[in-house]
Amino acid sequence: MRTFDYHNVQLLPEKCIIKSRSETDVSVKFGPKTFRLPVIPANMETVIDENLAVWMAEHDYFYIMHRFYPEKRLQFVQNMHDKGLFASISVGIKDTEYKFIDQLKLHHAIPEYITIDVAHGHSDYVIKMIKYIKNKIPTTFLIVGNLGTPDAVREIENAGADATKIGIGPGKACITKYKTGFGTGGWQLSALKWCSKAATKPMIADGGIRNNGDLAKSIRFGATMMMIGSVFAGHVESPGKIVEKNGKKYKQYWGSASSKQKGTHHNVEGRQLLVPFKGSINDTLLEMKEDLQSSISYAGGKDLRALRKVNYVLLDSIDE
Ligand SMILES: NC(=O)C1=CN([C@@H]2O[C@H](COP(=O)(O)OP(=O)(O)OC[C@H]3O[C@@H](n4cnc5c(N)ncnc54)[C@H](OP(=O)(O)O)[C@@H]3O)[C@@H](O)[C@H]2O)C=CC1
Ligand SMILES: Nc1nc2c(ncn2[C@@H]2O[C@H](COP(=O)(O)O)[C@@H](O)[C@H]2O)c(=O)[nH]1
Repeated sequence: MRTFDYHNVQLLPEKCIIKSRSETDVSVKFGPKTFRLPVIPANMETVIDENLAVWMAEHDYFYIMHRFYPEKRLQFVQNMHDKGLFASISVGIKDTEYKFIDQLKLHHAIPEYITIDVAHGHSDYVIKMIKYIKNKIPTTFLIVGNLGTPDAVREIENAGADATKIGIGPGKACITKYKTGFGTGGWQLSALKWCSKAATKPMIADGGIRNNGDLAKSIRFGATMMMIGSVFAGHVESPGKIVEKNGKKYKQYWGSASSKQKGTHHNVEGRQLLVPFKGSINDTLLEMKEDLQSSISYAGGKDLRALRKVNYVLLDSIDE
């Protein structure tokens, strides 16, 4: 299979049919709601917290809260609902998580969205959790990841997932490919294309997005939404303090499977790094919107669907 990634694909323009980019619509329907942009801050401790989740929901952006303070999740769902906002949380697959699903049901705190978030989502134990959630709280829109093959997408969709999340190892804080030899790191975009052959439900492209143009490329190869970690980390609203180094400002960004997150040196597949401090996330979202509007214009359409059909070229070598 010829593989490629974000850096060696270029989309080809079609005739423009709009007078202004402001005419284009970058909104996306995902599950029960429609959102202003097809992007999601990664469900990582250095990317999203309760305050940012509230801000995102209030401004009609999608978010997925991380699962690293499991005891706070029930209260989080209740707080969001008390504010009239949607709740979107993550769960794992350990035995205690079944009790947590029972708790949600018992308290009538049914999140609009749940994401099963494990490194290797193509697993009997993930399928068991999908069936449990779908049986107990069937109205929740269930996202399942992470996957990297069409077989996985087919089996996880058939088990009951409403959407899948694609990407094993392409993330900036990821060391999975070095530690295990497995994954989609280095060919994430073509893995997405490959998975799209099996997908009948929405896919989230997760990991490896570095530039706003990568959003259009992800949609071209089958994604409905894009999950973004390092690019969304480092903002005023991002969790964590500003760190100064050699006169420059940064914030910390660490992998969810890093020793920092896990508190142990066992089964580490992530690292910790500093990302430049970037100002307000609102400005980044606005720039993403404008760039995506330009992408739609180049695609010769008026909304995100236009990006699905454009031609593309694969570059042999790139000058960067
Ligand atoms: N997108 C990606 O490429 C990756 C993402 N991550 C992120 O790191 C976080 C922690 O993930 P994860 O380690 O799955 O979480 P957990 O340890 O909470 O859950 C994984 C469960 O599956 C078992 N397991 C079996 N095989 C594997 C495997 N190959 N990798 C991991 N677990 C396995 C684990 O048991 P045991 O520990 O005893 O083996 C554990 O019970 C998540 O947020 C995840 O999204 C992590 C790595 C890659
Ligand atoms: N292999 C690992 N992947 C991880 C880890 N922590 C998070 N992630 C994945 O990365 C993306 C974000 O990628 P980015 O390129 O946008 O920064 C995130 O959504 C996870 O899927 C980890 O420790 N190891």
